[in-house]
Amino acid sequence: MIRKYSTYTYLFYIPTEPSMTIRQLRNYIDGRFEDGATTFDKHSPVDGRLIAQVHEAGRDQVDRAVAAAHRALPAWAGLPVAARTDHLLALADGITRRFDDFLQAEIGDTGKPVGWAGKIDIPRGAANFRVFAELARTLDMESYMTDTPDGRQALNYAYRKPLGVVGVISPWNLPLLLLTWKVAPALAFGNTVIMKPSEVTPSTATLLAEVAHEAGLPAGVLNLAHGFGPDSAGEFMTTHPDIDGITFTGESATGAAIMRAVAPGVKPVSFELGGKNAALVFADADFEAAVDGVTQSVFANCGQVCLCTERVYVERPIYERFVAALAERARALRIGWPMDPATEMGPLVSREHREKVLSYFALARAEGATVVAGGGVPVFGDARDQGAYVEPTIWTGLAEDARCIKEEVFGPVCHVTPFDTEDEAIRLANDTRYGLAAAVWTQNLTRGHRVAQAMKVGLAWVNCWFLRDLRTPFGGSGLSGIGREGGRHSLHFYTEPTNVCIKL
Ligand SMILES: NC(=O)c1ccc[n+]([C@@H]2O[C@H](COP(=O)([O-])OP(=O)(O)OC[C@H]3O[C@@H](n4cnc5c(N)ncnc54)[C@H](O)[C@@H]3O)[C@@H](O)[C@H]2O)c1
Ligand SMILES: O=C/C=C/C=C(\O)C(=O)O
Repeated sequence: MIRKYSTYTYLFYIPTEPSMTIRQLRNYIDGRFEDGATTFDKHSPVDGRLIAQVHEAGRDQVDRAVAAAHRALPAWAGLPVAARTDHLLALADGITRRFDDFLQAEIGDTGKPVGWAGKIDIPRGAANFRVFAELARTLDMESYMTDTPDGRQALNYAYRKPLGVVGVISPWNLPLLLLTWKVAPALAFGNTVIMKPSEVTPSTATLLAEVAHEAGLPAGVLNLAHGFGPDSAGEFMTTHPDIDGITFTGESATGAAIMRAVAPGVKPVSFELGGKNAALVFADADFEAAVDGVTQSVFANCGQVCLCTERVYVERPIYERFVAALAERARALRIGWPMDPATEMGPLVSREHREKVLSYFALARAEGATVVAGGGVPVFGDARDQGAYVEPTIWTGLAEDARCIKEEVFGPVCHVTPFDTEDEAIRLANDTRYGLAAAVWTQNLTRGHRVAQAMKVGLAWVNCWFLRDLRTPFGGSGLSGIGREGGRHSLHFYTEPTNVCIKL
């Protein structure tokens, strides 16, 4: 029996007995849903039960998807911008109309709390289409009036054409958000797309294909190929001679593999990769705001956000007090059923990923960490013990060259280190091969600007975290990625400019 009650605009289901429906997740090629030659299982990270069979696309199906995308490209790119972006608004409307289906699917795949999926993942899935539809309609065109030696002038302008057929390969942590963060601008700027969601979280990509089909998106414009990376749909795409560009979000090592795969074709890539993000807490910070903010930036989505904080540096006068306050918040986090509105942290995305996170819990001990909070696996005494839950964890006492300080864990864990001077804090935060995000907590805004600018990252927040304006450049440097997306930065990746110069 499922007990449900409605609160505000959402229906909350607190499962007392799991639904036994095992969904069939199929590919979407040239406007038709297709089985794969083989299927693979998707299990719930909450209680381990089988929740879907996923149809793996074969190489022939990826080939047909690419061919269909090429056939659809001229008409799609040739649509008036208003007509093309109307299709994006229809996709946004479809996601909104099927909000609960997307909510259930995303939570079923990831185990993330309904409070997070209902406020972040699904709304951003629709918002990404709306924002890029608006942008495509309003972006200016780069042009210059050029003085010429004969005293007259020339007009120079950058005429932008779509890249062509774009491969979108996305990760499992914010599945719908990060898929649509790439699909929306690719479509808005006239490209056609093959999307390859993570094998770990295939459900909302399948729903997106359903919404596209229901909305009458022309066949071949948006295609879906389920599968894995190596020797599966991911690699079939990155090595495909007729895919014109790859936009990828995922691990840095995978980014390197994809770079090698596209190299023979010298194709453009947009990479949003891993991170080992720092938070700097100065003694003059609003203490409670900093504790709240760092609690959120460390433990949100069970620490499975590329922007999450895994290194916290605290000015020494408040260090002990801050560690104690953060540990108290970690221990108080409500770890529970994803559909319970009171749940603040769900499980990790899979048992396999939990093994990786637990290996770092063990490594930290071996490297000499003091485990201030957590460090293990919660025991519920119910079906959740078959899931992938871990305790929110805080370490101190590690040397800055420890592997747990240098390597991305991608779980609900951070290490806290004291510092004495601003220069030391900046040096410590920047001592990483990653370069994605940082957060600075201080009430001295002159220092806030100065320290944020000194961070070798793509995104630096001051007295906030994960506050997003979708027009801003998003991405990182070093092991955290290549390029930026967001606003006009997406235009620059998903289009090729021709500079036209006309003598007047
Ligand atoms: N910078 C960002 O914006 C951002 C956002 C989210 C996640 N991430 C990073 O992603 C990682 C977690 O996601 P993940 O585990 O899904 O990443 P992952 O690299 O394991 O997989 C990402 C996607 O790539 C595919 N893939 C894997 N190997 C491939 C190959 N050789 N060729 C083609 N495709 C391949 C996977 O099937 C999946 O769809 C973390 O490192 C996190 O930091 C970064
Ligand atoms: O896990 C990484 C989160 C990425 C978030 C975005 O790309 C975004 O907010 O647009």
